[in-house]
Amino acid sequence: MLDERKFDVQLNLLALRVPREHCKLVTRILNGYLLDRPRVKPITEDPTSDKSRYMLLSEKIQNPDLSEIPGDKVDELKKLFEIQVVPYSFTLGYSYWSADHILKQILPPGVEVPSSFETIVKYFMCHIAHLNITDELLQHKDVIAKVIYDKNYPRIKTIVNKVGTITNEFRVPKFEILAGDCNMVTEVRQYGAIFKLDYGLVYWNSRLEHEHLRVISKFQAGDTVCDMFAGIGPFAIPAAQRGCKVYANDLNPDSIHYLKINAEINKVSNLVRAYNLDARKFISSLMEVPSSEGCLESDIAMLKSSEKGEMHPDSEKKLEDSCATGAMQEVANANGANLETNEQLKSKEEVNTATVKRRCESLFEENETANSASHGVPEKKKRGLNKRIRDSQPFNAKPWEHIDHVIMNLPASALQFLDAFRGLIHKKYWKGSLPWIHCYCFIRSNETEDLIKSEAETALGASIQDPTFYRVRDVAPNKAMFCLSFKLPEEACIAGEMVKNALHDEAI
Ligand SMILES: C[S@@+](CC[C@H](N)C(=O)[O-])C[C@H]1O[C@@H](n2cnc3c(N)ncnc32)[C@H](O)[C@@H]1O
Repeated sequence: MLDERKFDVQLNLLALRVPREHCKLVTRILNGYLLDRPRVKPITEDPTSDKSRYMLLSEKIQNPDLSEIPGDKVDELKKLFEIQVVPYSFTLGYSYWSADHILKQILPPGVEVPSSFETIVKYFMCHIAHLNITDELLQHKDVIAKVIYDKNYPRIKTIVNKVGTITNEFRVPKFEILAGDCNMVTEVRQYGAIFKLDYGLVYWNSRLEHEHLRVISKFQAGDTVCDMFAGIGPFAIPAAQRGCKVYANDLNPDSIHYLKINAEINKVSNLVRAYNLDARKFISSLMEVPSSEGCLESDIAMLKSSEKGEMHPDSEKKLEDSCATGAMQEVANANGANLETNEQLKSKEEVNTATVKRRCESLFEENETANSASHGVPEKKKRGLNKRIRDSQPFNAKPWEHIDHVIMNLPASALQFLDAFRGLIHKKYWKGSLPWIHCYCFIRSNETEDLIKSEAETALGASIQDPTFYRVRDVAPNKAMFCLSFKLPEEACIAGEMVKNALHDEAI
């Protein structure tokens, strides 16, 4: 229990009684000699007369004869009015002091005060502050939470603390609620998109905002993007907002539930297909070539799985959409996205991420401008095109024919999932160049990029040309998260049947 009176500090000051009309001038004359405390005004009501005010003198002025103030200033005052000095006392209480000031007094000397916390900024409803309380502070967790809650309410309505390390496959931390509301459903805003989520049920990390943006800035309107570990959609939704066709998958049914809500909220449902499967099964089903033209066998396979509870119910509607032909061809051709080299991809990223620094909120519009310019598509025309794609067209679902980008953000094990690409692509049906893979991983200080590359190559069963490693963030003193990007090597993915055909062709 926190005794708030413990923080009371009584200030015994002197005040000048000043006629109201002279207050402004006296403020100027006594510059440096008036009370200077944050959030406390040095002018207050005179309880004896409404014709004058009290001007509170600095704590360093203790003599009622004002001998601590230079004589010329006092003379100036005397010319204006008859000087009257009165004692003035008041208390700075718990509500006055900052969380940092209070916690420094409560916590044992020498411990680090947890003044910074990851804030989940709620857009409309509650706000959540996520604390990571260290072992040495655990015994003080309740008082820490109370102070942070008191000092940030109503901006923050729930204070949670992460308990233990994350062990579950959905990468969702366990939280204990330390103060405030138990409701963990919240909304966050990233680069103009809104994401609804239950912080207790799905993965979310506000620190990845820049990374989501960096990767998405490589995409063009009309690109087909496949997100194997999509979470609630921080890659998928903004990619769709750029006009990409997105296949988004996550094993956590709650993530997919919110991903669909987020596609709705951000008005991109027509460009996002959501799947609730294991990533390997997802990518292999997606790339299955249909037995008959016009209908997607993989969707049928997934629909069958959904009957076994593996897929979210509203996929049926998506299946109908998938059988309708969309008019995306034109957009894809206009972008010429299949011809990029790693260098080109990198320079596009630099152009686009620089834009973020200027104005994050309107990021996408600005990036569209940069991309339009680089591809010779007039900006207005391109925006109109994106809007049309977003607003109306279901996309032509033929992922076995072409995918531009695959995102694999499960750093602890995504590299191992690369084996899913072995023999995946049926070259007979594939159009254009092979997809870019953006695969996340951790690299420890005793590991090298070459080691990671060879791990990826072993999983793929092929060698990777010109990989790029982007350092996303440090997650521990000796461990950093990286994004490994590369073009899927051809020998990793040609389906056996195609290799046979190719050999046959050669023989002829
Ligand atoms: C690190 S989170 C990334 C989420 C999101 N892409 C982001 O950037 O915030 C990894 C996600 O992979 C999902 N996941 C874990 N194992 C999976 C698997 N075998 N197949 C598909 N998704 C999986 C988790 O549920 C989690 O949402």
